[in-house]
Amino acid sequence: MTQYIIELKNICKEFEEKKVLNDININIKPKEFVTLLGPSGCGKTTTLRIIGGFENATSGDLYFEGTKINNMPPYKRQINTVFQKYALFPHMNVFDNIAFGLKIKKISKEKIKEKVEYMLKLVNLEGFGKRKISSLSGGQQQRIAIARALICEPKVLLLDEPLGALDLKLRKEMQLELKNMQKKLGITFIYVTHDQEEALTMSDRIIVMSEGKIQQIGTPEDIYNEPKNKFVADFIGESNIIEGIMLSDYKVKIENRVFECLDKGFEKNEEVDIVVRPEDIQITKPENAKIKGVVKTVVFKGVHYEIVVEDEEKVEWIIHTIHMSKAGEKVGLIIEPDAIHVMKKGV
Ligand SMILES: Nc1ncnc2c1ncn2[C@@H]1O[C@H](COP(=O)(O)OP(=O)(O)OP(=O)(O)O)[C@@H](O)[C@H]1O
Repeated sequence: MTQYIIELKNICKEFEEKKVLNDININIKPKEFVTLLGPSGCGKTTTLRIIGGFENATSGDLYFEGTKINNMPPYKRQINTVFQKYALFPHMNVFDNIAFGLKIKKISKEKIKEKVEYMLKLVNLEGFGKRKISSLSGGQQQRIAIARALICEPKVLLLDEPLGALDLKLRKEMQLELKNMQKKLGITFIYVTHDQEEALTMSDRIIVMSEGKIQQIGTPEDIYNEPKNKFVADFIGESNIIEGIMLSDYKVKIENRVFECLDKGFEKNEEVDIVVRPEDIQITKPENAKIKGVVKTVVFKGVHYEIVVEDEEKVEWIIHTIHMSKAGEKVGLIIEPDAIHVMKKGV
């Protein structure tokens, strides 16, 4: 018996001879919240549609609890989907929309009523049963779509940018609600988004994709703190990404200066990419630091200032700090060894 609920093995997909998925391998455990994250067109939705059975892979295999389900029709899979467009039935009220899947299964009226009421409670819409779909806000409609997808108790729920149409505040509220719901029900969620913050907030694991390939799979902390390459570092959060040369273990050269770092295992003099997060650079007086530079711009971002400093070697550093500076001010920068993360080039 496999420990995985969903396994994708060497999945490739071509549309009109254009390869949109290239050797995708993913293992998902029961009750996991896994997010497919990447820019538009990278193949997230296609991957989800293959899992849901709405699309067939050109090659490779899909397993559900250890059984190959490549050719199983969607309705036979214990997998349900929530799309960005709610796809509710406008002529039915809320109750009938949620009850739809159960009515098809010819379940008794009392049981249906009990289950719909449980679902309405779960999505925080108790008492909304008789309301028309058109009288609901976008957020409420999406809650109904989620209730409808969950009522038949699928083992896996696929969610394709389900919060994409909502405003930022509501989206943040719904992110937490969805996460709580997933924990409470113990259902595996596979979630698609291009929003890195959403992925970091909600997921147990994130799968970062670009151009039909997986770039990295890991926990939000792994992906943020240990990005595998320049693409992941750039896509997840704001970063300083600089080229350098790994002189030896724990020593990296950036534009004529040698920095201590915690990385090892590179070839001697290997060309590398280096990422330093803006919140990991400290600003001090020029005389207190090895790196000296001049503040070029200061932008207030609400919780911090974003400052750009050009150092003596013409390297520009983006820095997030709560301390105010002025353009033209001479400053020193402190970058501790654990703030420097060295990555292989072109992985
Ligand atoms: N039915 C189709 N026929 C032809 N090409 C398609 C089809 N569906 C998707 N594609 C192409 O496959 C690629 C991947 O698309 P997909 O929708 O999976 O990306 P995505 O990462 O989900 O993007 P988005 O965030 O914009 O939805 C794109 O280049 C897209 O144009």
